[in-house]
Amino acid sequence: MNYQALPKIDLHCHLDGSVRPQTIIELANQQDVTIPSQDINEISELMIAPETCQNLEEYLMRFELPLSVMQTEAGIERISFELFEDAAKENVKYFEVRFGPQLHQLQGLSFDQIIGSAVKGMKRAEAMYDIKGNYILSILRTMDKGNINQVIDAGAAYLDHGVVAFDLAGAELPGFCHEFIPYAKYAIEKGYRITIHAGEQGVGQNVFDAVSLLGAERVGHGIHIKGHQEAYDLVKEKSVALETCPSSNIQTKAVDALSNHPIKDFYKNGVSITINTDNRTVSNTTMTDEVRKVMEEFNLTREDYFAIYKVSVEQSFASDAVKQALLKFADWYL
Ligand SMILES: O=c1[nH]cnc2c1ncn2[C@H]1C[C@H](O)[C@@H](CO)O1
Ligand SMILES: [Zn+2]
Repeated sequence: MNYQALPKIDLHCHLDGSVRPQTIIELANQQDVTIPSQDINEISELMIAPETCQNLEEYLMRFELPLSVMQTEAGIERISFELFEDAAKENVKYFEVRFGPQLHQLQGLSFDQIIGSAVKGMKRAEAMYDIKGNYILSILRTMDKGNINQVIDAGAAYLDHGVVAFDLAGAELPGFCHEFIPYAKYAIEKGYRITIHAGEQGVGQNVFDAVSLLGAERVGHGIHIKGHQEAYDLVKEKSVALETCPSSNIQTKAVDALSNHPIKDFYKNGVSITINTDNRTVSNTTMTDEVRKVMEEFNLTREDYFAIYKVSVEQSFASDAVKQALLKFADWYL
């Protein structure tokens, strides 16, 4: 099968985990930021998380270098444009990208400048390529909570103009959802859709909480509903989509091997699953690679692929018009 040619949808990809290594070098030189090397291979090596990662925390250490050149409007705009360009070139037709505005304030940018720059880069790519997109704003669970509502307020000006949803990301502790109830509520009141990283590091209860306490319509990863019956049943009953990211899950040791990933069992048992990249550079992957890996490992057919594609369309935070256009791609191919 020509995986590159298949129309694809990526609903879970982090901007700061998906920066071209060459761009890091060029932006660092333009911005006078000191980086450990000018050699593309060495920079790539520092950005890609190794298979020997022990856990999510070690994986998350790979974001420091890209974030160092994502503190200016021009830097954020360029990186956003390039990510959408890369995705368009591999036939991603709809792309939801997320990032944490709180991580881009080191040189004094306002949340409006940060979010506006990301949206601007996306719009530039949308005008040049056959791709549509939206941004999801991720709040870092481990950071100070004092400015969360400011992020929500700044992003609200872009709702329906490039921003669609609220997310919680970063290291996952058991029971984290309880602390974020007022913020999720505030985001919903403002008009945001909700997706939450949960059940990535062994805690199925977090998925149950993300849905029941925070109003999550989708869950980032969610693989540990396996072994937590209540979370499993709730996800199924409410058709909450799991944004699975197979390569990332192996690197963070959420699963020990692709063959043990529960994605196929979920799919066969009627849980809504989607296939996504998480971090194109840190996980050294593309949508083409993720789709290929899952289809080959689990012997999925073309019909299976498009069934999953249609779940991604339905569960996306795109407008109805964009969803209709995305469904047409599936009709052409089937
Ligand atoms: O897979 C992930 N789980 C939890 N947090 C993550 C993952 N990938 C990236 N992040 C964090 C690190 C980034 O700096 C942040 C915003 O994109 O989100
Ligand atoms: Zn993620």
